[in-house]
Amino acid sequence: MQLIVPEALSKFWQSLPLDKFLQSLKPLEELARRTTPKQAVAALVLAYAAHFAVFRVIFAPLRHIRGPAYTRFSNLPFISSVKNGRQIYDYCEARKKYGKVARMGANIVSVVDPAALKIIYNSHNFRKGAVYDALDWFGPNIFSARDPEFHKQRRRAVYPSYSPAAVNAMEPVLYETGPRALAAYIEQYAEAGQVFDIMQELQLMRIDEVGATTFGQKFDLIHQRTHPLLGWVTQTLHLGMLQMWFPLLRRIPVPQIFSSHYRSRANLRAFVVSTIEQRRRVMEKKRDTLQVLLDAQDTDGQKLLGEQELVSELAIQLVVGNFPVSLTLLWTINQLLENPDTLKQLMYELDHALPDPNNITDNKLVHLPYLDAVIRESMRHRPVMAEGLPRVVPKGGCQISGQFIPEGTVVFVSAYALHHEEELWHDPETFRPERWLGPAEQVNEIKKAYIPFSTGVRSCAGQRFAWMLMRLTLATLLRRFTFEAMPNQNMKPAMAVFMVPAGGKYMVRATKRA
Ligand code: HEM
Repeated sequence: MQLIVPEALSKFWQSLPLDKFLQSLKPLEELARRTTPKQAVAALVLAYAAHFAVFRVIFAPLRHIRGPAYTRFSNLPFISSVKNGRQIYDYCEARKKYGKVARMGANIVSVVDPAALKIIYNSHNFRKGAVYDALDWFGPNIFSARDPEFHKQRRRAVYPSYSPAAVNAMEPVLYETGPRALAAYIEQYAEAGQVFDIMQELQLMRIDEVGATTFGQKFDLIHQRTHPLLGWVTQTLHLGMLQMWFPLLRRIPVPQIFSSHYRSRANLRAFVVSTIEQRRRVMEKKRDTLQVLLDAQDTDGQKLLGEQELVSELAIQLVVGNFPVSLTLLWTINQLLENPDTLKQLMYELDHALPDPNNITDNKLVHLPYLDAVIRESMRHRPVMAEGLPRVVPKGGCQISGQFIPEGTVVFVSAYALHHEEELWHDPETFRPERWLGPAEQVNEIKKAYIPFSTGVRSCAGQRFAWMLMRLTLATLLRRFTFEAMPNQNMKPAMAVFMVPAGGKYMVRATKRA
């Protein structure tokens, strides 16, 4: 036996056509001899690219999901579309061409189907995607949290600041700092007959409101027009985005290159820390978010938020409830000015409900059906958080709208694409508040495809707040002024994190009402 095996092996070995094989390699040997190192490197790169492409196209887990051809190779075209602010149109086009589920990148899928909302957003199974790291400025917070347990714990501390009692308590200070101050400022434009950018005014007003209701401070941007905080927040946001795209920057900071960004982040932190310290020193308790967070305790009397957590939660308030409100107001005013009959009807309702334009409270507005329908329709037609909010498919994958989506895929339903879906909405491109005033069953049906505040376990915590702010501001402005939009403005929606007009402003003239 010992002899037979080597003998058989040797016979087998001799029977192999090795000489022929070596002969066939001669041309390659010749090629290698003539190849320069540069050519060799290029060949290697090409071979890798070919292997990569073949892998992506033939073996990619998402190969069965239809989408534009480029999506098979890379996420880069998707990133470029986001950078140019046109992704919402890409989602709509992909829906028309490829169906409810369409591939937008190598591992990115857009879904335009109300039935998918429950699956993606109703539980913590689908966690927020890596893009939220951009908002982890001073550690994770209620908005950016990806871990469900962490989110639940943070919710206990932060949600009381959005409760009906907290929102009602803040109404007087909100009204004074926000709509009333803005109306007084616009009066000066009206008296001078001066055209102004109402987008900017609404933004400044909203930051003043955040100053008063979150930090208990008077920023007074409406009059001062600027505050260093604006630059600090913008640069901190940019730094967060850089760190999201290049995670190594989180571990190895390079203050030499991004010095002003790091300085802005340090300044923002110092501002929040000193605000907390000042508040701890004064005995009087205010009714603002800072106080709610300072007082937040667990059932056993332990503080729920330490110093670092407080800083993280307070700083993010400068973005989260800020731009969405001012931009929704902007789009609502824009749609009203483009639809004079709707504006007339709303003014009629407001004039009757509010005989005294100086005495406006939310309880006089909360039951006005047309005001409600106008704001609701504005958030359908121009949902400012129009982007699909990305979630990661959990282990084992899932079935969405009849398609299997493998684990690790980033999926989302874009509010813009869903709100403009022809199969769900009658005449979706038209701004028509009346669609919200139809029979209850009809309204309940369209609500299933309505997600301006998202839906499920991570939907907007500040909805009540937002509604109150929007009602008070619209009612105050429309009771006091008539507005006229300047012609030829570029109001096409574009995405810059939020939905903004492509022209970047909205110039109007105000006239004081008698
Ligand atoms: C019209 C105004 C607003 C709109 C359209 C809006 C929309 C949204 C949306 C779509 C989300 C989900 C984000 C995601 O999943 O990535 C969200 C979350 C959130 N919003 Fe709003 N928002 C508005 C106003 C506000 C205001 C005024 C506040 C605070 C005062 C606020 C606080 C929050 C918070 C804390 C979250 C995170 C909730 C969580 O993850 O548990 N929002 N908002």
